[in-house]
Amino acid sequence: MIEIKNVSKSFVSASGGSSLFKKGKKQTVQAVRDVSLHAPNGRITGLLGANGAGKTTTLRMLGGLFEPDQGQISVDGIQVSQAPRQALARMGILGDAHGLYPRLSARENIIYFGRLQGMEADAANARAEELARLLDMRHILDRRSDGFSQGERMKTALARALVHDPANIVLDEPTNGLDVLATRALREALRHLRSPEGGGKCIVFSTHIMPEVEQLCEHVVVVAQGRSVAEGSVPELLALAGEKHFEDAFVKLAFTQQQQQQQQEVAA
Ligand SMILES: Nc1ncnc2c1ncn2[C@@H]1O[C@H](COP(=O)(O)OP(=O)(O)OP(=O)(O)O)[C@@H](O)[C@H]1O
Repeated sequence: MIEIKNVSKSFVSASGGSSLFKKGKKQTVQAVRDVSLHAPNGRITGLLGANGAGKTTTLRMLGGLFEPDQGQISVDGIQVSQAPRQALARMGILGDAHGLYPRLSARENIIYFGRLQGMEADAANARAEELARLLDMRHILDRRSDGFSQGERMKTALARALVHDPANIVLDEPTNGLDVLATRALREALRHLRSPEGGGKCIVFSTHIMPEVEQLCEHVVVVAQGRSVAEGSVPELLALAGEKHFEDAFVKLAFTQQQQQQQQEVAA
């Protein structure tokens, strides 16, 4: 189970200078203002937001890459800020950069991660075989990963993230760049992992793709400008927005709030 409570995060970055050789002033970017999410086991929870809404930053905080300025994140009751290693051991994370070792085969990439997670080599190898069946990647298991297609890289990175059979699975825009068949295969794999036969995993994934959310998620958290602005099942969000089509509901829920917020900031 993953619990994110009222997290915020800002970054300080240099703005562009007026000329190539002049340094710009520092600028504060408020990437996440107030995001909350409750993701129980046996459910696929979607974090849905437009570009720059704060999805990746939220998931990076969940993965312990940096601490939130405010708010708390726990995984199976373990606070990520207090015990990051224990929390990380309970998660399989597929980030936006897949970062495979190009000289290693898919199998070796998966086993290497298993060893890092404290698995015996034989157990990690058996798990690589099992995941290769689940993700339909047996034909690439013993190929070196340089030269892999986008879909093959994604599958290998996902298998690597799942090697230690984590109870919680976190995916940042997992279908980016995948074709229709690879997307379907991923969807099927996630449904299986969420089901009692697949272990009743807690799955959280971020996306900006509406059909993906409609087909896969029992619960959706809509994020706009760094805030979680609405949540519920797809039918609940449709009812909340008073719309028939999910895209219209999303635009209404995400951008009406955004306009109101901008008006308030101008007035303040
Ligand atoms: N390290 C950083 N330094 C400065 N600004 C950052 C940093 N990381 C994220 N941001 C800014 O924070 C905001 C949210 O970014 P984030 O990547 O979390 O959004 P996102 O919802 O994942 O977007 P996308 O769908 O485009 O990937 C953006 O304006 C981004 O430019």
